[in-house]
Amino acid sequence: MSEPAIAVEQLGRTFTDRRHEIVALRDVSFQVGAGEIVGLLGSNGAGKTTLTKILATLLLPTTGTARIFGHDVTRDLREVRRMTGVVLGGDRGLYAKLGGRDNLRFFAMLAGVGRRGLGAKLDAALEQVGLVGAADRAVETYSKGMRQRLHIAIGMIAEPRVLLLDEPTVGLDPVEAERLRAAVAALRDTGVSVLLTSHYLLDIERLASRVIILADGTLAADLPVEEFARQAGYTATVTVRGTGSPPDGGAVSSPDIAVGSVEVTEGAWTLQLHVRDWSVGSFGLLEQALAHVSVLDVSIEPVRLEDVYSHVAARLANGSQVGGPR
Ligand SMILES: Nc1ncnc2c1ncn2[C@@H]1O[C@H](COP(=O)(O)OP(=O)(O)OP(=O)(O)O)[C@@H](O)[C@H]1O
Repeated sequence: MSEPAIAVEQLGRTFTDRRHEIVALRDVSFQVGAGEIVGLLGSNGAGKTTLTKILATLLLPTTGTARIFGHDVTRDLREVRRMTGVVLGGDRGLYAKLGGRDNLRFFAMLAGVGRRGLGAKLDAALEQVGLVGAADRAVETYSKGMRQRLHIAIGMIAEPRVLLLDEPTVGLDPVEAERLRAAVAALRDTGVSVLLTSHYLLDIERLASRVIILADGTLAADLPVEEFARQAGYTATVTVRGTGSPPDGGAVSSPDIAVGSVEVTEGAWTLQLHVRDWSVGSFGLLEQALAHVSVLDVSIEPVRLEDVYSHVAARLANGSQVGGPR
């Protein structure tokens, strides 16, 4: 089997803050395959940044090991840094008066990218993140999203095989966020592996094939995205609105359908149903329950990862297991 892009084994990190010990990571083990995008989720303080910094060689682990394509992050710094691009959140470090291309050239040279063929590499990176048209404009005229895409180009200019991306779409409007996701997807398509930390589940939904969840520094789950999506216990929400008397929600209840809520206000009602699985039986029950009421409209919305994460976070807070680590 080929070497995993990221291999983390029983990784731990403890901080000592005055006389208190803070365990930021405890016994964390997982792998990311070559060309895979894995989403890293967890509430504030769960240990995501600590993990990312250890992988980026910016922080030492207290216990355990982490390897990038077989290279140890504490011993093989040069190889790990050559193979790993890091884009930490926030808009910092760009030279506002310089153009995007000049910023990129500067960081490329800092990263040790040779002068030979540099122009073509800059062009390719700018093209990949959709900044060719703005390459010679001062960065101070860039939107937040353009700056964030420039950060990604900087993270990629030394052609790393692994990219650590922390909150890439934070603060971006939906159009810019979508452009940024497209840039990350394009990188994945060239075989780059990505560990993507995001509080925006849309990023995870669009890009990742697997999800890792940290809770209080431990690995609480390591699941394919589809399995993560099933953790809410339902696959879609059906909302039915009508007038007059509401339907009998209980009549629709079945192993496949659960009643989320029934609200009645001034002669109108809204029934929300959570559908675990669509079957002929569930359609039949719905039809029967709605046959004798006046329906205005019906909408079906697939479950959003945001809703799933709320369920998962609540279960983790209760100490329950969520799809075990692999
Ligand atoms: N330099 C430090 N000194 C002391 N404690 C720290 C230090 N860095 C992190 N911690 C603690 O380690 C724990 C994990 O922090 P970390 O920043 O990794 O979490 P996170 O999941 O990235 O959170 P967020 O989503 O808020 O960025 C927290 O309790 C934090 O307070």
